[in-house]
Amino acid sequence: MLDKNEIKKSDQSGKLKDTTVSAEEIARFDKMAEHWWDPNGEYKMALAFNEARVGYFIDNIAQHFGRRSDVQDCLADLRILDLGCGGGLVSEALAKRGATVIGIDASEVSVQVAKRHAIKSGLEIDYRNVLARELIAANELFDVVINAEVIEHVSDQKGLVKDCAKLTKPNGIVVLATLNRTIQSFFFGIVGAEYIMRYLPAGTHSWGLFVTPLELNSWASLSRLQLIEEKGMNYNPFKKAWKINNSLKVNYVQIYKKLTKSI
Ligand SMILES: C[S@@+](CC[C@H](N)C(=O)[O-])C[C@H]1O[C@@H](n2cnc3c(N)ncnc32)[C@H](O)[C@@H]1O
Repeated sequence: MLDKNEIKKSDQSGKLKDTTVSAEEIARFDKMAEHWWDPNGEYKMALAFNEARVGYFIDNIAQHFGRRSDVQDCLADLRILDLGCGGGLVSEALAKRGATVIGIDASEVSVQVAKRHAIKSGLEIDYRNVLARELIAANELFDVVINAEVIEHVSDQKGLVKDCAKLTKPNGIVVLATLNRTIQSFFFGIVGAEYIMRYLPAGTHSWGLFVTPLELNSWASLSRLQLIEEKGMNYNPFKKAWKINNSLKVNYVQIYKKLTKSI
């Protein structure tokens, strides 16, 4: 289990042992963690959002490994890392389709919530309160690494992308989902979602930490990741549903193939 004081101390001294983790952000996620699965709680929008994005993740993962996503167990035998798993929204959806899922998160409370919920769902998921560096040190490798809505919460974003690549087997895939740094993401992603519609707790996002698709792609390329495809997501408030689309202006997902072993 992670030592919170260690994170805090190294954060304050500016000599982060792991620059991908911010003590302030993790404290906020710890505080909100009990709401991950609450359909009427602070993260209620995340549940609808999750439905649309995991469908897209599963289609792409299945296709990449030559499987049909309309087959229930299409992810069987694939070892998937959900890096920054939160309450396990993505992890559970993948486990239901047969994947062997390891979910890691810097927020200890989120990991506890995720573990409890997996038991309720009757799913076996290996949740751990560790950082990516521990898996790298243990030479762990995955067929798929998913990093969903985490990059916009860390300061060393390039370092996090590099960690994702290091943890992926050659020819495996990395799924990166985040928010673009545009005028639209400021108005829809922050002002609208957090302060007007209250879809997310106020203060969830800092616009300055949003990442453009080009930036993400340049960091990924440095880690020998090749872009396979990218899509955006938008919300229809009348249908109360999220949809995958071609606009990368607010939320978007990039899917990469790991080219070689050495980075
Ligand atoms: C917005 S939540 C996304 C949760 C989940 N991926 C999802 O989409 O439902 C961001 C999560 O990333 C975690 N996190 C932030 N920095 C991290 C790091 N360096 N390593 C592991 N987890 C991290 C937070 O604790 C939080 O649970």
